[in-house]
Amino acid sequence: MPTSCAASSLTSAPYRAGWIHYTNVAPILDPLVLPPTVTALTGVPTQMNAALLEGRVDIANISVAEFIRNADRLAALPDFSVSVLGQVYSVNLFHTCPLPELQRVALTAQSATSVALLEVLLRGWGLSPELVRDEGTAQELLARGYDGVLRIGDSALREWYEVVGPLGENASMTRLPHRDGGITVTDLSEEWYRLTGQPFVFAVWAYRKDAPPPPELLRAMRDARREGLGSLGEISQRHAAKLKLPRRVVQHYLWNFRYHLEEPDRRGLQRFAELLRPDHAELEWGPEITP
Ligand SMILES: C=C(O[C@@H]1C=C(C(=O)O)C=C[C@H]1O)C(=O)O
Repeated sequence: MPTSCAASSLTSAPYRAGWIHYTNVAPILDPLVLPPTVTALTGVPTQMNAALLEGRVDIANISVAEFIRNADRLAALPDFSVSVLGQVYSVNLFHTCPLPELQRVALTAQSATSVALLEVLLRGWGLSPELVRDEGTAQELLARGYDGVLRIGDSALREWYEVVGPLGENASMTRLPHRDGGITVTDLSEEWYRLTGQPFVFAVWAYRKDAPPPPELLRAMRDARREGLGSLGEISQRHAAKLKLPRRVVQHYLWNFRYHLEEPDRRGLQRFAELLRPDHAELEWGPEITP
């Protein structure tokens, strides 16, 4: 629990955080007790990306694609990420025809990274369907005439379960059918793994280089993550009720993430940066702060 509150920081402006509050960051954000020197607001990835880049917040868990594109002015915490090796379950292309036949794909306006990942994958597959920003559930958008729909976050997880569920008590989450009722779900992180054999990093905690985070915030975040990963059962229970999904599905979803930006994650991220923007500025990690 953070207690530090130096007299000097009480008189200065608060440090401002912006959190993407999808369920996949619940193990870090739910137990987080913000130090009194820090304020926070929440939103979807594209909102938090803009808030950081426009200077309305000082740190945010942003889309890694924006971190790469703005590597000249952003640095990232060296030990925090939302990464996955293989299936992620919540970054999904829902489609009604085989991938090579895709004509028109709707892209959620909430995402930067997953849109960029889809573009990289399409290029790799030699496909170039029309890509249109449009909002709605996968079912709604498919009914409106798109033959592919990219969805992310909690709603993508729920819509994935609508396609593959209900699952028996002992069903393996890693060997699920990806197709039902004429809809196929292609998991983009799984496709990245097929292509590269590497983890995919969706988000990092980035800050503007002129506004590094105070050590008390890092301490609070590390405490929160330790506590959250130690109580995944309770966190999953709470979010399963909100998402109206079985608890074991949410628990598997959460323990499948890699939250520490370890060496394999960084290598995957570097690979993605080269594919996304070969001329990107060098990615910069904040110093290993040991509060
Ligand atoms: C895995 C996910 O990652 C998110 C996807 C993002 C994006 O596509 O821009 C941004 C932040 C991540 O937390 C997800 O929300 O499903």
